Amino acid sequence: MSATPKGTAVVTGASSGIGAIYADRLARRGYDLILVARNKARLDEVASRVASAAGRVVKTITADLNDKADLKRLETIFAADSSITMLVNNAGVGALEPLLRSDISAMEDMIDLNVKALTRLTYAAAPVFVARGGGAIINISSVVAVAPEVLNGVYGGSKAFVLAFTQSLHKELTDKNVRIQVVLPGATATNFWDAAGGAVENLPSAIVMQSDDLVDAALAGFDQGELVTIPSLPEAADWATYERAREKLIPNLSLSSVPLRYRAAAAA
Ligand SMILES: NC(=O)C1=CN([C@@H]2O[C@H](COP(=O)(O)OP(=O)(O)OC[C@H]3O[C@@H](n4cnc5c(N)ncnc54)[C@H](OP(=O)(O)O)[C@@H]3O)[C@@H](O)[C@H]2O)C=CC1
Ligand SMILES: N[C@@H](C=O)C(=O)O
Repeated sequence: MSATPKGTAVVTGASSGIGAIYADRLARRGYDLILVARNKARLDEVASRVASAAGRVVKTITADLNDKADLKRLETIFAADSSITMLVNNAGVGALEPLLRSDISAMEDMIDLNVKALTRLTYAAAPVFVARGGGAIINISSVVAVAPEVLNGVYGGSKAFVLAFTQSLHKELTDKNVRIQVVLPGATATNFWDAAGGAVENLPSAIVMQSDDLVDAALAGFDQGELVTIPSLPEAADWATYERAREKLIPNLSLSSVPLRYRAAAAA
């Protein structure tokens, strides 16, 4: 109640897990909320709990982000509602099965949600935030973005897209007063695992974070101005080293000359 009003945050996938915790924490920080998911009953339960705990205005939009018309309906809200100052692109699904056992239609649906919907909502929010000279976009990726061997490869690929897309977005929007963050959760105790056909209880407890710890750490990273936040990673310096190595490659990734190792092989 006492927090300074900060405008409205749109949180996708807010009916459970990480998204529901974001809703709670952002409301306590002074945001009004628009919560989005498919399950109306669960969404309404989160909305009334969060609204009464934080005393903020919480609206819900029941929408399937895999449905073109629902997605379009949401996209138009960014242009129409000038109170919106934050987008948390959190809705997402995963899979545990390897390629040879996965159903291609389920993989396509996963790409549509994790990649296409996130991209379309970002395209709806970013120009509006730039035009207003402020706003924030938080994209939920996963540690599998940099460890695609760990779970299903399409899931890892979809989350690598979210990381790369957000890094590029940051470069484009950095001087436009729009805050950008990508969060890479490790295994987190949510419905994600049941929905993906597994059980979080089967994982060693030492690698599983609770969703409230995850979101609190992610928001601490946001407050510290991080672009990439990996809540589980003990040493921030390890990510900095990884990034420096990646950035060192960039000037040499496109050159006219063929390196000696390939010229020698071609001549043999
Ligand atoms: N839990 C984990 O170990 C990890 C999770 N993540 C990521 O965190 C994010 C949140 O997942 P998490 O909280 O763990 O899992 P949950 O399953 O608890 O939450 C997923 C949310 O997405 C919503 N959602 C799913 N499909 C759609 C859809 N088609 N349209 C609209 N909303 C949809 C769900 O609501 P509803 O069913 O009501 O539509 C739910 O609110 C995801 O992007 C996930 O990839 C990343 C790394 C690890
Ligand atoms: N990040 C989690 C899933 O996306 C995991 O590490 O299992």
